[in-house]
Amino acid sequence: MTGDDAEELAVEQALALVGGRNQARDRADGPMRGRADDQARGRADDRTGDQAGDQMPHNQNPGEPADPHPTPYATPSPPAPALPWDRARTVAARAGRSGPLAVVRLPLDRALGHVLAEPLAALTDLPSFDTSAMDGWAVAGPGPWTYEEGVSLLAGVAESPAAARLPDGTAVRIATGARTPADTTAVIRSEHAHVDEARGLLSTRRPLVTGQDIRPRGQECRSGDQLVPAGTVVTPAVLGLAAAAGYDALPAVSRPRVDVLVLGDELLAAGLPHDGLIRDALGPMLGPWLRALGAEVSGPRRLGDDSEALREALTSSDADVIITTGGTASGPVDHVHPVLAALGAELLVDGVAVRPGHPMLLARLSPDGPHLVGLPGNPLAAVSGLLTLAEPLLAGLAGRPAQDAYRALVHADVPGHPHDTRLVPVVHRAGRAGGRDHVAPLRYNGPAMLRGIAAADGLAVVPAGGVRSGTEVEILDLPWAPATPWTEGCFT
Ligand SMILES: Nc1nc2c(c(=O)[nH]1)N[C@H]1C(S)=C(S)[C@@H](COP(=O)(O)OP(=O)(O)OC[C@H]3O[C@@H](n4cnc5c(N)ncnc54)[C@H](O)[C@@H]3O)O[C@H]1N2
Ligand code: MOO
Repeated sequence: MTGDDAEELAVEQALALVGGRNQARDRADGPMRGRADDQARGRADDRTGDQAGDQMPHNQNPGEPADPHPTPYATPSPPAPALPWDRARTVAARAGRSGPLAVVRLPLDRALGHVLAEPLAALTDLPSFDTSAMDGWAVAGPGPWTYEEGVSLLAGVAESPAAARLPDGTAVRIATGARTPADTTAVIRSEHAHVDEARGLLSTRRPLVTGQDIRPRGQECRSGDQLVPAGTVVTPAVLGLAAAAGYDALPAVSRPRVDVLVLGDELLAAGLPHDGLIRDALGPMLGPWLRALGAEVSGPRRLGDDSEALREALTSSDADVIITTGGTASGPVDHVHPVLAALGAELLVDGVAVRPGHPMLLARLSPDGPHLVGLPGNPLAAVSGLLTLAEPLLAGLAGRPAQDAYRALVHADVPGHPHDTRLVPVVHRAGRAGGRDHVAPLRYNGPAMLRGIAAADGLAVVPAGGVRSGTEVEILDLPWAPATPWTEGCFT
């Protein structure tokens, strides 16, 4: 175990202590959200690297983009408290929706995963003609029916005289998908038909219902009907529907372009950690994660702790969103705030009351310029920032709604931070033996750890003070498949 890990576990224990005390008191007094006793809170704050979070030298936190007098960096003012977690998500979502959507027409084979910029209106009736649903016989009027030997109506075969009309008392062989002749009463499936070849007569073994096994023109939609609304993500099924409805290309919202800038002189791009240097865990993680959120991602670019390189990268970027990692706090080489200040950026969110990840920030470099999401360097804190700020921002820019947190039962007591929201990696589990489906919190959820989140399929949003086993918490899903078999090793 590294020193960091030991420290994180100490943090967990301190948090658990606070939670435990709360629980003990709350069992007598009521809900777990109650104030932790001062002594416990003080100690937890020291150990959690809560680092007296409220005293962190934040710049001001001007609030929402809609604010008519946004406060630029340069204006001195007292530090503002960190934004509540759900409010930060709302601000980020609003920032993403603040401009017009960039719309492109994409051929079907390039549209997968994009968001529809307009409703998908049918360009044709579906089906576009009355169609046989079965292989068998098209018949007109009551039976038995005469038929012409050797004549068949096939799918996709251009009009034949036999398809034109079907006089009463006659039948014609027909294949699934073929156009039914005008005046067809019904289709008889081949297995329900009796053919008397000697007499040249067809009869049915089942009662005949008018219209049976005919798909009438327009059964699924009429030309112009809205098939799916704007904002729908183009899935393989939507591609199929669009093709069926006559589309060769789709009006789609351009994917937001994201530059990823990884800060930190201590980071290695390959090999084993050595001499105080560590592997960059965020560069390899963020690109695929952001792509899963619908972005087009370049990089990562590793800039070290070089304020001039950061400034140059920010001013030369033509991306819609720049994501930085590390350098958000107030250490000697934490350059994000000073560089944003020098550029006159507008801070939309400067610190969020969430653990891990509280130094995360959202800024706009200029009124028409890119947004910047500053993710803290601790890897799980970066994930927290990704889901709190980047996900709703990108959803807005891509024209889709931000992920809705939903509620699920949690299967264990989850200690809370004394006054901030906690995001805790969880895995969904099916209820066994009549039990209900629930989520189980995972261990190794310290700010510097990725072991828990790597086994998770969601993050539980744990309110200040924690929650007891059996209560409901909000869940944010991670954009990939359920947990792997070795998840068990991470359970608390
Ligand atoms: N005086 C205070 N110090 C700190 C506070 C605070 O409130 N007051 N908050 C702490 C918290 S919480 C966090 S989170 C970090 C955020 O710091 P930065 O965003 O400036 O990140 P760094 O200092 O650059 O790095 C923090 C930590 O993470 C490691 N790291 C950075 N990048 C990566 C990467 N790409 N892959 C893996 N690990 C990475 C880095 O080596 C550090 O260990 O600030 C605290 N300090
Ligand atoms: O706890 Mo920090 O907030 O690791 O991100």
